[in-house]
Amino acid sequence: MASKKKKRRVERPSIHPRNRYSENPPDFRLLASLYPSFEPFVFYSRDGRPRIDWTDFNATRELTRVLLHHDHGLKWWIPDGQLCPTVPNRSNYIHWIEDLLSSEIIGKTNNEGDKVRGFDIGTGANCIYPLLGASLLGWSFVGSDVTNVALEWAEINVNNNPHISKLIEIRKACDTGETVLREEISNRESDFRETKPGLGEIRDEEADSLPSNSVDVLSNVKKGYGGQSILIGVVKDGEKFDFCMCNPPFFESMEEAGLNPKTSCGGTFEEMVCPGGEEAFITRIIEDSVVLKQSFRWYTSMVGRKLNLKVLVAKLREVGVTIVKTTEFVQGQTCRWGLAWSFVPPARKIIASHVAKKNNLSFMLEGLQRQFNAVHVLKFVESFFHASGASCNSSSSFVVDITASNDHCDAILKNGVQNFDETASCQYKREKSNDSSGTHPPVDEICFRVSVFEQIPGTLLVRGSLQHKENSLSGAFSLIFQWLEEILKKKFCREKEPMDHSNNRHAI
Ligand SMILES: C[S@@+](CC[C@H](N)C(=O)[O-])C[C@H]1O[C@@H](n2cnc3c(N)ncnc32)[C@H](O)[C@@H]1O
Repeated sequence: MASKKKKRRVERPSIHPRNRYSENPPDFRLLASLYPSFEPFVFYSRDGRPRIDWTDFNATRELTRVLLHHDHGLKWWIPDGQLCPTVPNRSNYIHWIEDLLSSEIIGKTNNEGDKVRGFDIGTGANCIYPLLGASLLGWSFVGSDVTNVALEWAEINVNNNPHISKLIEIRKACDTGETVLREEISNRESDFRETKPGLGEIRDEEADSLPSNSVDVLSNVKKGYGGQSILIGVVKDGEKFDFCMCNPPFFESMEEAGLNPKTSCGGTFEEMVCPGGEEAFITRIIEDSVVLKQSFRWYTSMVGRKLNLKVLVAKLREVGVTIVKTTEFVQGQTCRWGLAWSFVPPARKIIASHVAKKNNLSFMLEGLQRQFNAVHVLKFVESFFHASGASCNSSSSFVVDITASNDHCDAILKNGVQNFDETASCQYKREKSNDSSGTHPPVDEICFRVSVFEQIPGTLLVRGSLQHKENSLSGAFSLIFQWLEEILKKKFCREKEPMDHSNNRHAI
């Protein structure tokens, strides 16, 4: 039992299943036999396994070169000392974006059919994301950067691959962003004040079109990030993208960046460091997104510190995004997180039709914190729904029956937003019901039962059953239940043990 518990605590997310290296990691022996230039970097440990010295920049660069050639048909190189990407790690981010784009949780915005267009903020000399995204998935990209060496080498890497070169544009991020951003926000503020003499007169939809914290955004512009433009000033008027992505300069100083003793992936000052570190850099992306809104379907960034992830999620909640998603990337011994947000409204109809058919749902609460049991969980369920105005009837110590109106469903989902930071908002669509039998509750109410049972010590089974499925609000049931799962897990279960990577932080 004890060993089972231990296993659960150190459970880690795995490499993305579509990553070509998820089942077959790079075979150094094979690569050494095929590429004489790689062969000198491969040595064999006592158990006969082929290895490379990860602290040798030339070895890691040659590995990246042969992997991009062998597995992706790409010609690639970077000058000494530039940040050298590891191909399996970078592929995970591409596949996560692929998942976001195919998710139907938000609507579509791009008018160009199925063509996907992305923006890689800080593409680097290695230009790795556009090269991978274009060769794996046929996506087109704008890759931006600020340093001459990055811009020059990104261009070389693109031009050396004529089969995809038309898909990738390299663009300089010039130094105008702060001015433009400040002007843009001031204009929006003064427009707002001129046309809306009093806040009380704003209709909801009008208020929606403004950054909900435009004043805060303005006052924060001068703090933190003092670098060059990121999106505003670089994205052209009228341009639309399906997503942006970014592996930001993580650190505030080269000392903080340190050198990971276990790897040598290079990285110059400009690649690794920016004023305010990654928090300031990503905050600027958030501020830009508040202005650019639906010019991008998804805004995303890699985050190097879990603490920063929490801070950034909180910022996103303040600026009124439609949705926030996070993920954890497997990066060998190093943890990285993905953060995504959007201003595109939820695809209500699709969600409703997805979920309406599920009337019985269940999930396990594993790793229950020791002080809690089924009664605590059920009491919490009752108070959670009660707080949203729904009526709750607890007929036994294992079961609570909930009746919720349309307004209650709205409030429940809203409360969910405050309790859970993965998906910050989902809505459902009320569908027309043909039910006229009179034996069911009014069409604008749903009734469902939540029961909680102990399976084995430390593990509870939570079941939800919709009492009358033919109902205009039945689509909300699945959503509510998904939220409940996340909230209960967050409140009652032990967190997966965070790995300590403080001495292993390198922007690879
Ligand atoms: C950590 S590196 C990432 C390089 C590459 N994308 C990768 O994943 O290996 C960060 C990059 O951001 C660039 N950068 C810094 N400030 C920028 C800005 N305002 N706009 C665009 N790129 C910027 C740096 O020059 C550097 O190339």
